[in-house]
Amino acid sequence: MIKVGIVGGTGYTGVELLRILVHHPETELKVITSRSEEGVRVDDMYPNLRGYTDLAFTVPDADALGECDVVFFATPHGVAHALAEEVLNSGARVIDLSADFRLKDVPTWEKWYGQEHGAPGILPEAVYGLPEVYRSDISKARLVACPGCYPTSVELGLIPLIEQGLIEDQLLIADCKTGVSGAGRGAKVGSLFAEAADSFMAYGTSGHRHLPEIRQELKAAAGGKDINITFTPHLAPMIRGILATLYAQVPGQKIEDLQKIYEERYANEPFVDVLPAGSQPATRSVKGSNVCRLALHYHEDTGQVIVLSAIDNLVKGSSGQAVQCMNIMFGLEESMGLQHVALMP
Ligand SMILES: NC(=O)C1=CN([C@@H]2O[C@H](COP(=O)(O)OP(=O)(O)OC[C@H]3O[C@@H](n4cnc5c(N)ncnc54)[C@H](OP(=O)(O)O)[C@@H]3O)[C@@H](O)[C@H]2O)C=CC1
Ligand SMILES: CC(=O)N[C@@H](CCC(=O)OP(=O)(O)O)C(=O)O
Repeated sequence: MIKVGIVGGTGYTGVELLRILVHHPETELKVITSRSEEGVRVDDMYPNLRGYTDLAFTVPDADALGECDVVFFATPHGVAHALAEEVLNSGARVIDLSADFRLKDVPTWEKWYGQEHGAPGILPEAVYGLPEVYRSDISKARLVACPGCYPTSVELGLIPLIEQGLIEDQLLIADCKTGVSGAGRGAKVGSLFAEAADSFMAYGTSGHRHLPEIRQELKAAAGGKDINITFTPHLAPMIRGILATLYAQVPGQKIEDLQKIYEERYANEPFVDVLPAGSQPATRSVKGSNVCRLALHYHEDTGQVIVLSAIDNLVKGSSGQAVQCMNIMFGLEESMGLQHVALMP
């Protein structure tokens, strides 16, 4: 059995990791941390887990974490910087759900996250945890940096066009909508029921920290050529889910050919579902599941392709993708413990 530790077990991604891992046949949860809930039983705080775990929260301790085979960091930015190296030195592998190791360029990270990079020494070995692109590197990694939720939806939606060289000098548009759980479990005015439940708004319009991450990965898909993209996130009155509406100009194409590009690119991917062209993937069709649902629309008169990309931010956008990476790192069946049918409605 793989011994698992979770740092940040009371947050939304931490408890989603728990929901997935209590059904995973090859893992045993050993440590789950919370500084504010030390000593509280996990199932007292999350009654949906009654009968599945008798663990209690403990404060983060590098020695206890180092006895695990793998440690997930489901924590705010900066926490994995402080602890990951010590945990790695104890022989455990690290899967970080935060943004601490996603950006390869330290000054870029410091600019967007507004703090000093706390672990530049181990950054070069971090592998970006998008299995559809980096599966082979993930299988050999000690340190995996899970992609952000928005970047997962945007990158899976645009990479097939970019890899085909169909995106020449142009400004791509990523118009993305997310639910309130994306902001985490901490109390914030913007997450209050009266603020978010009956409203719809854009935010981060002057620049969101996921933009450099999206640019880094689209550039890699383009073989090192800069890809220009504008990204606007929106907060929608829902709890979970992301719908990315992606616009590109690809004149002179046929929808059948574009569809074929996507179907072939993702033919062997267990968690990317290319719907028939013209479909409308809804966030509820992926709620609770690790699947990204994509659909293409093409306007022959303008040459505009619209790619719709739907994920659950807490599953394919974070905890599910993290477990997918763990399965790859430990040589397990990639979909082990992740074959959830979406929750309806
Ligand atoms: N929510 C989402 O949709 C997504 C989130 N992410 C990323 O995953 C990470 C976790 O997000 P989320 O679950 O939403 O966050 P939450 O705010 O819901 O939870 C944060 C967790 O981290 C713990 N924590 C906070 N500060 C520290 C610290 N200094 N040291 C140790 N533990 C700490 C908290 O417990 P306590 O304070 O009791 O120790 C809590 O359990 C973030 O980096 C986020 O950006 C990534 C993709 C999607
Ligand atoms: C609604 C809301 O606030 N969403 C978050 C989503 C990002 C997130 O969860 O952070 P990661 O970088 O770790 O993926 C935001 O825009 O910051």
